Amino acid sequence: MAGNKTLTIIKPFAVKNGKLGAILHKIEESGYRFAAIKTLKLEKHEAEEFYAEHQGKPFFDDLTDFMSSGPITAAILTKENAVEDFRYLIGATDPSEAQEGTIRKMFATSKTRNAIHGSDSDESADRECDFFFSRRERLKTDI
Ligand SMILES: Nc1ncnc2c1ncn2[C@@H]1O[C@H](COP(=O)(O)OP(=O)(O)OP(=O)(O)O)[C@@H](O)[C@H]1O
Repeated sequence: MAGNKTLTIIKPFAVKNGKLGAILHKIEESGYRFAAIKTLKLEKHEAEEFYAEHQGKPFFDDLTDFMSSGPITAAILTKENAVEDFRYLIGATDPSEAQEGTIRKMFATSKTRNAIHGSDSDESADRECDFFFSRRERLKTDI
């Protein structure tokens, strides 16, 4: 059975340009609830760890430079079928391919500056929630 949580990151640029509130509002009105949320800045080596599966790809350095370039907001979201539904809500990785009404269509400016991340599986969601939130923070939210 599909899990009821996913991990999102509102990426640099979207946060810097004052789009955080609008994106969080869109997420909430789409039926997600915020179980935990924090704003922080990743070190380059932390961005490399988070995106380790892409190590060696041509865009890896640009991606991890970008993800460590400024504040991000990470959140644990809950809803039934959270991972799959959230991937649909955020839209395609490349905003020029994203459908109308998706968060990337509305807020992304390029394939790198694509505004938002969503876990791609329940296993990734578990790993990513552990990456950003301590056991104590997660226990407090009953997740
Ligand atoms: N071909 C590419 N050229 C440039 N950047 C890319 C490319 N493929 C992926 N990326 C960047 O790497 C990130 C991670 O890639 P991934 O394939 O996991 O896409 P995603 O799951 O849609 O994005 P995210 O993991 O950020 O939610 C993308 O968000 C994008 O910014």
